[in-house]
Amino acid sequence: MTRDEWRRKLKARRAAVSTPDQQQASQQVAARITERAKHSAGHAAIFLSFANELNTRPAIEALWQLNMPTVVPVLHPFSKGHLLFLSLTPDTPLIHNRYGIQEPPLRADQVVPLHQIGCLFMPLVGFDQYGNRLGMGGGYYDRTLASWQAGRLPDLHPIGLAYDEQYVEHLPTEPWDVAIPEVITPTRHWHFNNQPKFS
Ligand SMILES: Nc1nc2c(c(=O)[nH]1)N(C=O)[C@@H](CNc1ccc(C(=O)N[C@@H](CCC(=O)O)C(=O)O)cc1)CN2
Ligand SMILES: Nc1ncnc2c1ncn2[C@@H]1O[C@H](COP(=O)(O)OP(=O)(O)OP(=O)(O)O)[C@@H](O)[C@H]1O
Repeated sequence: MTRDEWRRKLKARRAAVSTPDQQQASQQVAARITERAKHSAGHAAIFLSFANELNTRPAIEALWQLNMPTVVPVLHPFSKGHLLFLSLTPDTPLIHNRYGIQEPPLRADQVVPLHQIGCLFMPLVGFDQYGNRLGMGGGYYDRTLASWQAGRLPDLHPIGLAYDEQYVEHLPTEPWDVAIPEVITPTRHWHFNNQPKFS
């Protein structure tokens, strides 16, 4: 199957999760996220869910309860395909971006640079046994992870968030894909041995 065929198949699988299962999954993942975030310094980067993504609201509220500084992605206003990360507090207003995803309005004083982020919790459509990640197809997180992969963000910990149903044994990859070291699902915390090594 091609990447587009996998994307379609896995989106359909995600859309088929029942409402009670969605609610249970978002609570289970929230507990795993806070547990993981406690062990990393820096801001926790997460995302505001849309469509049939695993609901990150319970996790965001749990991070706030623990007073952990939290940021979410905002589409870069002119650097196409790139993300900025902006602070999110209970008082942050939200607008919809061009994909209909909620984001804070752009404000320079709210931007948090990647070197201040510890855990980077990322959306995904699918992941495999090597930590390969299939996203929505915009390449946004691949671009974000390029400097991490090059060794320039040693304190960043990329972690995918997904339903268990988004696992497949083997996904086709492209040269720009960045495999991720961890994925959290409602029932598991996966660790993959794919970290680039630098001497
Ligand atoms: N919640 C969330 N925020 C996120 C991402 C994400 O995957 N999830 N992104 C991760 O990169 C970035 C946005 N990336 C996106 C890339 C493509 C499409 C997209 O193609 N949308 C289609 C409709 C989607 C569908 O049919 O399911 C469209 O606009 O027509 C959406 C978001 C940044 N923020
Ligand atoms: N580091 C990069 N530099 C330049 N272009 C890139 C980079 N990473 C990805 N791209 C481009 O982005 C496009 C989409 O990539 P891909 O299909 O892997 O997205 P994705 O990982 O599914 O999406 P996302 O990361 O937004 O969730 C590709 O056409 C690719 O050329």
